[in-house]
Amino acid sequence: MKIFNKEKLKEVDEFTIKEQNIKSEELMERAAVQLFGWLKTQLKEHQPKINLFCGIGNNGGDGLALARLLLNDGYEVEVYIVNFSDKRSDDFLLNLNRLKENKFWPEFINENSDLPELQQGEIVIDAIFGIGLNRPAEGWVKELIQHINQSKTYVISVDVPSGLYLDKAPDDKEVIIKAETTITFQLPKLVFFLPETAEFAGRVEIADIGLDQNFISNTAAEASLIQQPDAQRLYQSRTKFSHKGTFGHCLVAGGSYGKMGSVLLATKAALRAGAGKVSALIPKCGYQILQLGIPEAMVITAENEKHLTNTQTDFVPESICFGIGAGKEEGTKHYLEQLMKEHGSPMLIDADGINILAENKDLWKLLPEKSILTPHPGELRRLLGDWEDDFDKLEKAKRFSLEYKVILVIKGAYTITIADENLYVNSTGNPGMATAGSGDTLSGIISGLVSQGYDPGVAAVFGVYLHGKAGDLAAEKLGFEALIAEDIIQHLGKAYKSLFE
Ligand SMILES: NC(=O)C1=CN([C@@H]2O[C@H](COP(=O)(O)OP(=O)(O)OC[C@H]3O[C@@H](n4cnc5c(N)ncnc54)[C@H](OP(=O)(O)O)[C@@H]3O)[C@@H](O)[C@H]2O)[C@@H](O)CC1
Ligand SMILES: [K+]
Repeated sequence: MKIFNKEKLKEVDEFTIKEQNIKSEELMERAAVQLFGWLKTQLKEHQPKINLFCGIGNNGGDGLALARLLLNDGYEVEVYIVNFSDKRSDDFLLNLNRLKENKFWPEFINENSDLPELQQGEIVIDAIFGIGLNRPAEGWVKELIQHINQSKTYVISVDVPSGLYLDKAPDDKEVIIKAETTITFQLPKLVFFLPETAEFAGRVEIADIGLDQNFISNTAAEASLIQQPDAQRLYQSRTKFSHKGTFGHCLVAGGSYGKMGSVLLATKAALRAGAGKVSALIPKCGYQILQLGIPEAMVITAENEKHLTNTQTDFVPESICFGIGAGKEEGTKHYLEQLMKEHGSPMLIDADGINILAENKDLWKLLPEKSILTPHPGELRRLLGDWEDDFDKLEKAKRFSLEYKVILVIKGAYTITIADENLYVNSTGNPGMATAGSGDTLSGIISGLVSQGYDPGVAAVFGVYLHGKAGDLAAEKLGFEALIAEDIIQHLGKAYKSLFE
């Protein structure tokens, strides 16, 4: 699903109005109908008091149209107009008049008003600012936002949590509504998925308001949200006549004394992801661990007892996963250098592989084109240096990806993959996956996909989705706390099957 920026969101609205020959108020009515339908479904027979806070632009207009639908259906509704300006939009005014025609008079609040009382168990609908926000809220509007955030109500934001910019980092986090749920119109917004701002949106619901599909399909987006239908399209089916050679040979090179479990996990994950054959290449001390831990894999040992050193293999792997649990010994660095020079095709580099690269910038030019780097935030910082905010981070990461022609998988609650200047935001995964070895399984999965012939960019996006989905399925059974990396591997098969359910 595409993620548009503010300008494109406005364009799709305008295009839809023209193409469908409708008035803008019609689009607003569709938005309100979607909001109403969602609320009614969630509330069932409950009738909590609903406090609607409406700004004076079209976001406020959405709120007023919703108020009319709720009142007509018998809900207890209080409507507050947050009267921060006299530049009211036409559709706001139209919906204000419709409310008055229904004999309902909202309460206008301004700098002289008392802050409304909000009780636990009530609902707040936040329709103060939408995508039209262009500066931080100030004075009494800021106080009102803080008052709503401090209340014990359930807060639902219309389109965007009020106060959150779509295209830049917040300058003051105290002036943003912290929603439990955000119901956004048709297209998700990037800020809902970035580490510094995701908390404001809470759970994100996407409401279809019939925006023009052709416009959406034909307009380039710099970011996409990867959900089940998108992942399904990436899947490559197998024929009856395939054999293990068809799915490639994956080499997992890593491990050091005390960190052999990581290689074991990645090796298992590569096999479960569907690699035809997997060889683990490890220092000598890991031989028995690997052979006993995963009989389906082959094991090659380096000369050294405790860390990886230059080692030749008698086969050419279709994919290489380098670096997990590897440490940063000089010999290990030389081995990475040798691999990058000799192995012309893309490699996945993770963990200490990334740390070695961060400390040896002279190696960057050796990175095979389309290699995949899978840093967690700490590793990314070591690689790129500091960043000011999430937008700055993404810019720096994009530049790095472009300059070295590599794919970056930025791990987080919503992992973002950068490939060919595009951002792919993953939608699967859960807090239970913040557990030791989770990243090793991800590297194994992606490498297993590359060995089967998936293009590295596709393997990264698809692998991240599958990894998160396997984690979600595991968490359904085990809960967050008890989930360990092995459970993610155990649920990979179900994650594949869920693509078609
Ligand atoms: N277009 C469509 O067809 C559809 C749109 N829809 C809905 O419209 C929403 C966008 O509406 P919108 O463009 O009217 O802007 P909105 O967010 O309501 O802000 C209002 C005005 O506030 C002002 N302002 C900004 N920052 C400020 C600040 N800090 N403090 C004080 N004032 C500030 C600023 O005006 P300014 O004062 O800068 O001239 C701005 O114009 C969108 O999110 C969705 O909910 C849906 O109905 C579907 C169909
Ligand atoms: K809002």
